[in-house]
Amino acid sequence: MSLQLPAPAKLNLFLRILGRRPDGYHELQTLFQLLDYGDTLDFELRSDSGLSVEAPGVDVPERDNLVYRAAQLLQNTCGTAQGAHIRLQKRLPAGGGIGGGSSDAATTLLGLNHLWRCGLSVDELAKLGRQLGADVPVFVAGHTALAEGTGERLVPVRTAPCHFLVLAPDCHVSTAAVFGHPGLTRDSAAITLAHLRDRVLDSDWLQSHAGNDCEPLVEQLYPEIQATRQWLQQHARAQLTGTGACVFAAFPSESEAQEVLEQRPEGWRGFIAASVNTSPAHTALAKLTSTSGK
Ligand SMILES: C[C@@](CO)(OP(=O)(O)O)[C@H](O)COP(=O)(O)OP(=O)(O)OC[C@H]1O[C@@H](n2ccc(N)nc2=O)[C@H](O)[C@@H]1O
Ligand SMILES: Nc1ncnc2c1ncn2[C@@H]1O[C@H](COP(=O)(O)OP(=O)(O)O)[C@@H](O)[C@H]1O
Repeated sequence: MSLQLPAPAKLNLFLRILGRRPDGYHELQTLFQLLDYGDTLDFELRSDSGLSVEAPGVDVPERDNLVYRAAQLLQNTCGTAQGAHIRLQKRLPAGGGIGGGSSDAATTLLGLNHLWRCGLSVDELAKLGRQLGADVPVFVAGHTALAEGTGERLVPVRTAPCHFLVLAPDCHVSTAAVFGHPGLTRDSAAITLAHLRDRVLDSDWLQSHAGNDCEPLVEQLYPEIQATRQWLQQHARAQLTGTGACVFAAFPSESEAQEVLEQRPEGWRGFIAASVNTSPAHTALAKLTSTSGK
């Protein structure tokens, strides 16, 4: 039996850092915008209980790959004797602040829960996902969402449709290094989010809440990120996502985003993605379960 599922990217449309907790983690408020662009995972049941991950282009040992770690965590939690071979087609730049590794882990939890018939709920899978990374729960939950805490308290929202141009400077930002830096701003005031549950956030709301507390520090540490954002800023309001390295801007249509992408300096990597409110991984799984009559 086999299964193919997408692992979408996310953008942080805003990111506020409220303070540092005694365990060293930071209290955040953010808006995770899911995209229709990402990696692809192929799952195949093995005849034994082994796990194997084929991930060309991913620069980590097999057992450190978040796909492998997610599969192992689910296998141990469910106590299943089934194994799997997983092929990861990587499109998302690693360490880009677009959640590639976290999304791969979330899609692995969702895919293997289905294939192995573990029967865990989305909430149970999201809790497991937290052990793998702060950004995993939102991808498991599968909805564009406001988030508080370290990303685990989610308030699902909808955003008006738009297209994002994402540029990926050729550098890798360590999330741990940014959060450990003494120069990081950590004192933003909290805003009230709970009343926004299931609301549509229009472009005025998004404009007035835009901003990323990591941006000044990251741009100081990585001048190439600042140069990329300043270039994009000539065309539309441009911002850092997560702890970087990617920067993005929103456009009303795909053709406007495409026009700017085509003007980028030679050698710069980038892509265009549409905003989505439901994760393409969930859409694909829902289709599977409806066609298999379950
Ligand atoms: C801040 C965000 C916003 O999306 O940045 P990006 O990773 O997307 O750039 C994420 O929540 C990151 O999530 P993720 O990349 O999964 O982080 P983790 O692996 O859990 O944590 C990496 C390290 O960053 C620090 N960390 C992370 C999240 C947080 N709220 N406070 C922290 O201090 C911790 O030192 C931790 O050891
Ligand atoms: N499947 C994977 N894809 C990408 N990176 C992975 C994966 N598994 C483990 N990693 C490690 O996680 C780090 C962060 O990856 P990623 O999630 O892409 O970044 P970010 O959190 O900035 O969006 C990578 O630099 C890499 O060392």
